[in-house]
Amino acid sequence: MSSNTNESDSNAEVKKGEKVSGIKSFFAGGAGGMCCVATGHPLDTIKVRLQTQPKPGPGEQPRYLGTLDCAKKTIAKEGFRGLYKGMLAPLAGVTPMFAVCFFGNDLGKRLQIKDPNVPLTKVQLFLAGGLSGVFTTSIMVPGERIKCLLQIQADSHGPQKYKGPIDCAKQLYKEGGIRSIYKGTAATLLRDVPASGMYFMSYEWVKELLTPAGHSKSELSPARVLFAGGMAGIFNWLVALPQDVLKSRLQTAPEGRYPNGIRSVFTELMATEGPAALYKGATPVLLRAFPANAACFLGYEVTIKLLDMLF
Ligand SMILES: CC(=O)O[C@H](CC(=O)[O-])C[N+](C)(C)C
Repeated sequence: MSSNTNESDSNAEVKKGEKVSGIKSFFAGGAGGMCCVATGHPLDTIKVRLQTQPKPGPGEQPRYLGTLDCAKKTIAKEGFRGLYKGMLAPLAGVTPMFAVCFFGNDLGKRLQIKDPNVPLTKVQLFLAGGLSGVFTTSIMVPGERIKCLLQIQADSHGPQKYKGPIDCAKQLYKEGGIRSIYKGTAATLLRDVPASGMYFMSYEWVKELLTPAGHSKSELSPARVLFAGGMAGIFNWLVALPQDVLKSRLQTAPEGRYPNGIRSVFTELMATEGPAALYKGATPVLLRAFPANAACFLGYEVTIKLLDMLF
């Protein structure tokens, strides 16, 4: 399932001077991102609602008891459409973000190749993925800020402040300028640099484990690519989840609530809810991570193949 079916190592697509593969990675990454959003958004909505639900008062029940309860209540109140709330923003933001992400990973690999016949080490694969996390942050932050605000607004009682993603972006800009749109940048970097490193490194690693002796990773069946992609999603989120909780809280908090950004969120969270709160939403995150990223990597590999056939 790769562009270079007769190459056997992870560097096959990134030999120095192969400019086309960078462009192909960009477009194939975008296609992968669309597959990821379409497959994973319902569970993402549940994740954000669980992560941001208000702390119950003494003797009160939490609004949602868990993933299933949140899914049931959302469907009962808003129909299935409720699970797809705020999907336009990530589709518009995630497609270019994944394009840049896969391109950045490719670039990170190319920059480290000294000999095209020597495969990159796991650490080098991690660093290449980490570079992609730096690249994607500027695209990721506004999309995530708008998505989280829309996801929790639908969950709140009373009048809805934002009519949709564009209205939300306009209002944020009016209220706090570009700073407000980019609220959560440090938290996103803290999340995505290590998580992206893990994501791309573990994808190559699991593919390697699934490749029978004497065969090439590029010959893997779609089922194995799906499995490797799904596992990459799981590893990504095992690393990303604590920072993601802090980011979601920061990005959905009223202006001025956390004067020192992610540090203030962390201090408050530790004092009021303890370390376990850093793993809030773990069930929907991990339930989403596998299928969404399996679809993403398969979408990526299939698009690369199509592009190879076309060009
Ligand atoms: C946080 C995030 O977007 O993670 C991506 C996987 C997913 O489940 O959406 C991976 N990556 C950060 C590398 C784009």
